[in-house]
Amino acid sequence: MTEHIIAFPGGTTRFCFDADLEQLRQLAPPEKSFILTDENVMIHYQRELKPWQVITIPAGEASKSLETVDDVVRQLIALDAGRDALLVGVGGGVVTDIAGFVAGIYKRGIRCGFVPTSILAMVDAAIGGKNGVDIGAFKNMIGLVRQPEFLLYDYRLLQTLPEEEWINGWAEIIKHACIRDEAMFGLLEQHRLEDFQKNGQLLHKLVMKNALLKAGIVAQDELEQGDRKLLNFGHTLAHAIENVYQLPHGFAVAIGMVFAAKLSEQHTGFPATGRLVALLERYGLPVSMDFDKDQALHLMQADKKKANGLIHYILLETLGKAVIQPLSVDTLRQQIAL
Ligand SMILES: O=C(O)C(=O)C[C@@H](O)[C@H](O)[C@H](O)COP(=O)(O)O
Repeated sequence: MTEHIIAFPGGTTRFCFDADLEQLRQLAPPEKSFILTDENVMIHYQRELKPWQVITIPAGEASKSLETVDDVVRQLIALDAGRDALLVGVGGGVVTDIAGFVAGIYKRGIRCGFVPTSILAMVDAAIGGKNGVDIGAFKNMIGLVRQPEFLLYDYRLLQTLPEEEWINGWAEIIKHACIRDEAMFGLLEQHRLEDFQKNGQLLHKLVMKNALLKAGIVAQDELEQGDRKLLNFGHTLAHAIENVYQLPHGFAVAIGMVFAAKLSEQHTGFPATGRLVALLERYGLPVSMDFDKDQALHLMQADKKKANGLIHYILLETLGKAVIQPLSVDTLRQQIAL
């Protein structure tokens, strides 16, 4: 196991990379801890989770709702979970979001930890403390920022991850490379997904690099006043199409990154849209789709990065260097019409 302790302004998280689910007993003693997971994880890992009291939610983005939060809180009450309880989210981004959010509000806050079981959760969703739920088509409209006590990475859990979920998570890895790490972009260009699926060390290094890259940004700007916004590269459009068209999050982000790269060409002279498109396609991600442009613009106006009527869009100057560019809705309307 490789351990990294990261101190965020709001709390410290212990990152346990290359660990074993068996070690969860030490981090979350079954007498005081409750597991939140989803039906897919339960199909594969019910036996491993047997020592704990388990709350199971349906798998999928539709569960990222206030109804699910209400249901989980009621189950915690029924299980007599006290303020000293620890809630552990074992699953992908939806599960870790619900677990973190419920832990933040149940009895005004209990401790939480995560065992991410998807690539997307390992490199992004479970890190940095953003937890929340959607309101209809509006993504992550209600939530809080609160750090988990620990993250346990057991890469064997990825053995049961469907191929589409691997691809889904890769969008956030490519996003990290675009905004902060040109060398990682180059590494990804030299490989294919199956190289990482077959080579445990290669995968471990990539997951750890991405998790620490994100944690480093969040440690500097936990409440998203500055550089944390860069992690939103591709997300402004993604959030406007994801729930409407029921796209996997990473697929929507991939389409959003290409849109942002084209915007970047005009505003920063970004020269590498072609390389980005080629890399996304190399990892099986979509790079465009037909969508209702008026509806997308309407939803984009609810973006959390909007201030004084301008959307603080994340653009690229070069591969590895992102910038925040305030843009009017009219500018976005022109680009989206192309
Ligand atoms: O953690 C962050 O900050 C991010 O922006 C990472 C994103 O990949 C992630 O999807 C995040 O939840 C989006 O945040 P939001 O504030 O735009 O809802």
